[in-house]
Amino acid sequence: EVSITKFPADERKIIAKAHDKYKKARAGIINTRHGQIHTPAFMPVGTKGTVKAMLPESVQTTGADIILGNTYHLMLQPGAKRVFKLGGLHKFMNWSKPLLTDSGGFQVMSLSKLRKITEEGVIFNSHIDGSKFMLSPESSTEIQYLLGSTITMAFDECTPYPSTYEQAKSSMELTSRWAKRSRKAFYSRDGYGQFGIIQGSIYNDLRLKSALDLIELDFEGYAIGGLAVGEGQELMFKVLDYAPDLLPINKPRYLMGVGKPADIIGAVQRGIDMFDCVIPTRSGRNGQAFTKYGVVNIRNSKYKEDNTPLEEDCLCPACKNYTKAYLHYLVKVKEILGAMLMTWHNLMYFQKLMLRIREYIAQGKDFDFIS
Ligand SMILES: C=CCOC(=O)Nc1nc2cc3[nH]c(NC)nc3cc2c(=O)[nH]1
Ligand SMILES: [Zn+2]
Repeated sequence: EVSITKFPADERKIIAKAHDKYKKARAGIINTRHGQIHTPAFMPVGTKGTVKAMLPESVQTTGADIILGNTYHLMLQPGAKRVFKLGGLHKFMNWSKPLLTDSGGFQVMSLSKLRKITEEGVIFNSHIDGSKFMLSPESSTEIQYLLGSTITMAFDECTPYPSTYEQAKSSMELTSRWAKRSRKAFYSRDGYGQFGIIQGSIYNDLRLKSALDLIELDFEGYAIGGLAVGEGQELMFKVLDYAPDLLPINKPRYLMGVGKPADIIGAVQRGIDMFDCVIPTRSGRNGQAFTKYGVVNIRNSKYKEDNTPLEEDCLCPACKNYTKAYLHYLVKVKEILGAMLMTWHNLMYFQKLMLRIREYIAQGKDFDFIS
C-alpha cells in the first residue's frame, strides 16, 4: 500500500508481480484523508469544479476514486478565497472523495493571453476579463490549500516539445527551483500530499537530474511532466521506458494528460499509477463513444435507426435504457441529455478499463488485450 501520510509511506506492497513482460506494472492503494485511490487509477477532469455534464454522485457510480480540479480556472472564478470561505472545493462541488488540483502552470501557458515568465513566477492577464494575475510556486501552493486539495501539484514549467537540449535544460532547472519553493510553501498534513513534477523533455540525463532534484524534496508522489505535448506515442513510450524507474518505487507516479486506452495500457506496463485526460468527457460531448468494438461516432447516419445499445453488457444509463438511435438523435439536435449520456458511458468505459487492468495485474496476467 502507498499511503500519503506524514510518516514514511510503507513500502508499496505490489499486490502481485505482474506477468514478466509487465514486471513494472503495479497495482496498489493510495490512502488519503478523503479516502482510498485504487491504482492504476484514471482521474476524470473536473475543470471548473464540475465534471462537465455529470453529477458528482454519477461520477462516483462510474467507479472514479479521485477527480481533478484546475487551479487556473478556479482562481479566476469564483476565486480561491471565496471557495475557502464557502467551505472548500469538496463542499462547494459536493465531492467528498480525493481531489487533485493542478498547479495552474500548464493552463496559464495554454489559456491566458499575454504572459511573462520570470524567476518569480508567471504574470498573466485573465482570459476572462484581462485583469492581471501572478502564479508562483508560493501562490499556486496557497491557492491549492485554499481549495482544500487532497493532492497538491508543485508549480512547474511544462517544457514544450520539441525543445533543444539547452532549452530543455534551463526549463528543467527552473522547474527544480520552483519545486523547492513549492515544497517549502506546502502546509503538510496527514492524509494530504504534494506531488513534484519532473521535466527534461526527451533527454534522459535531464530527466535523471530532474528526478534527483525532486527526490531530495521528498514529495508524497511524483508526476512525469512534459509528455503528451505533441511528441507522439512512440517518443512518449521511449521516455517512459526509463523515466518511471528514476522515481521512488514506493510512491505514486502520475502521467499527466494521458490518454487514450492504448496510451494508458502502455504507460501502466512501464510503471505509471495515475492518469488524467479530457478525452472521455470532451469526446463524449462531441459524439464519440468508446466501446469494446472501437470508437463509435454516434453522429454517423448509420446509427439513426440502430435500436441497439452502445454496449449490450455496459451498466451505464446510456446502455441500459437507451439506443444508439436515440443517442444519435440527441447529439445531432445538441440536446443536453446527449452530452450527459455519452459522457457517463465514456467515464464508465475508462473506469472499467482501469478495473480490468488492476485485476489482471493482481492475478499476474498480462493485459495487452484491451485497447
Ligand atoms: C494535473 C496537472 C498538474 O500539472 C501541472 O500543474 N503542470 C503540468 N501539467 C501538465 C498537463 C499536461 N497535459 C498534457 N497533455 C494533454 N501534457 C501535460 C504536461 C503537464 C506538465 O508538464 N505540467
Ligand atoms: Zn455504457
